[in-house]
Amino acid sequence: MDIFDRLRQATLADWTAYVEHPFVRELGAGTLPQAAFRTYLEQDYLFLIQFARANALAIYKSRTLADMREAKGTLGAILDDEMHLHVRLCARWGMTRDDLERAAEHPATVAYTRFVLDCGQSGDLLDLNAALAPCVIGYAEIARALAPSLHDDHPYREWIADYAGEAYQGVAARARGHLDRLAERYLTPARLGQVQEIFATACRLEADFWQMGLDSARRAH
Ligand SMILES: Cc1ncc(C[n+]2csc(CCO)c2C)c(N)n1
Repeated sequence: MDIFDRLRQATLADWTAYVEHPFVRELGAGTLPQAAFRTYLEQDYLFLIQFARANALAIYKSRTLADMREAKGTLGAILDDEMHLHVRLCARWGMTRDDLERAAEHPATVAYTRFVLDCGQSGDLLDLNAALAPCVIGYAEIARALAPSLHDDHPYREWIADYAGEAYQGVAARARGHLDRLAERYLTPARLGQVQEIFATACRLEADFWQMGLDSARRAH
């Protein structure tokens, strides 16, 4: 069992509420209201900007070149791949880059991203990566679970296919391996409870992020 499995086991209720959130189920079934997906995409643009900062912080918090390269890899993936993909996906859903730039951060976006940044600022690289893990590894698991239900005219096909694709699955597997090596170096029995709490909180904030999308669609009707 690697550290990720141990953290998931210890926080299973929070983990499950995140990866099996009604937003995820409806996304997979193709029944998610479009307004919910649009709000999610808009806020995710703002989320990704802060997530890039969190990975820049991980470079700063690194004490070895190898750790710096890991964080640089994720930062590059966000700046060079994920962000472009995201803007293209938003364009297909009728949102321009200007629309995205003008959007205000929702409290759920602020809460999640600043929590992650604070874990990194007040803690070490293990704390920061424990806060990042539900995001990076969770999306890979969610998309893999949804991929079998894909069909040609599925409305959320691109989103699912991107995260279920080999490139992203590789990014997540790498992040998982890195988290395990960080735990070998930094995790002590005395720290385990705190690291679990960080992981669990990040899962709850991911679930709140999904809920924000659903709530916006409810308001729109
Ligand atoms: C709320 C939210 N949580 C997780 C992700 C997924 N994600 C963000 S950055 C990154 C790694 C770099 O490619 C991944 C997988 C997201 N987009 N939005």
